[in-house]
Amino acid sequence: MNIFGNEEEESQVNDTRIISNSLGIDLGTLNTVIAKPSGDKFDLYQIPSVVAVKKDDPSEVLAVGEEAKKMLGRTPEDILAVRPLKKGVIENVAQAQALLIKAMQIGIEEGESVGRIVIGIPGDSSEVEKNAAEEIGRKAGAENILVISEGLAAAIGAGLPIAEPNGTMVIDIGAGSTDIVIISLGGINDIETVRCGGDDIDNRIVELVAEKYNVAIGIHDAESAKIEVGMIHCSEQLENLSVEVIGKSLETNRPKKVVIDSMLVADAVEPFMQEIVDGLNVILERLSPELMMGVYNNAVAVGGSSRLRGLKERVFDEISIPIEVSDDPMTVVAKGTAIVAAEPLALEPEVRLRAMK
Ligand SMILES: Nc1ncnc2c1ncn2[C@@H]1O[C@H](COP(=O)(O)OP(=O)(O)OP(=O)(O)O)[C@@H](O)[C@H]1O
Repeated sequence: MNIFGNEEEESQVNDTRIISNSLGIDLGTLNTVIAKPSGDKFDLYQIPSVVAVKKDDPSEVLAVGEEAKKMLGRTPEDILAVRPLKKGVIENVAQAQALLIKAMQIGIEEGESVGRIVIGIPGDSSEVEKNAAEEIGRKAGAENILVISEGLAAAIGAGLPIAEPNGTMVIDIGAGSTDIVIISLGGINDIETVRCGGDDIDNRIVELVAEKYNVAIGIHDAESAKIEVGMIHCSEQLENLSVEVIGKSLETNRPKKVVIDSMLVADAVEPFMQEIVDGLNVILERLSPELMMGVYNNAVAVGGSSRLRGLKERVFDEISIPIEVSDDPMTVVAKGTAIVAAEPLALEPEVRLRAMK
């Protein structure tokens, strides 16, 4: 089968497959990012990780990406708009496959050959989860498929010196999960995954607003407020910003205006930040002294949630390691996978095995 589902094209794909038509895909909980190498740059595309399916047969996919996202919360009774990944993990194979096919259609024009496809998945994924990711890739038409850890991909995309023996650290805070990865000699030395991310913050904002104001707000409004005024408690005095949101009064069922400020968002982030700090402490406890200097000099935060103000200060307060926040935190994993896809030697076999640890 090829990505366009035509047998004639399939043989063409197999005969003429070239590495230049390769794609890197970050199959995320909230967003799927596609990076296609183009000279020394990348063409980048992003689609929401949402599919619309029939309620009575969730394997029957009706729409994918933007079109499906528009249906969230507004679908007729017989249609469901769902996310195929939960907390970074493929929850429904048929739906994830539909998402991947869409991603490949976006990155590779109809009739073009399919080169190597590299998919980033959370670093602590089980063998079963890795096999599922490979399987959906193959079923989507990519025979030359490689699954690598998102943390390693992020380090490659961020241009960190991954081949050095000194060690680097990547903290990837996404929508559904957070990976803390130590890399040295081109492979993963250690990894700790915390199964929470921006989605948990949004849910907690909704809960806090209900507790504080007796008002129910929508999850998307909570996310927008977080993006606009969000911060993390830290030793630095950061500006307390605020934004107005209209919700539904739980007393009167009427519209009611509430103010969400940075302090409320920081309170919502706190339990989740504690889990990240626990993860950092665990990984530092295991870190060999030989890698400490490299990690101290090369630590980077990626993923959309790394944009929260105060992250870098809070991490330093907690573990005395300075971190850089990537300036393209939401596309860096896809860029890293695209580099590996286009460059066959980006990961030598034994390094690749470790990358897939
Ligand atoms: N400026 C911002 N401030 C805070 N959070 C943000 C900001 N921009 C995006 N986010 C959050 O980042 C998350 C999306 O990040 P990203 O695209 O890296 O996740 P993902 O790859 O879909 O998830 P995962 O890696 O967990 O599978 C969402 O929770 C979003 O609300």
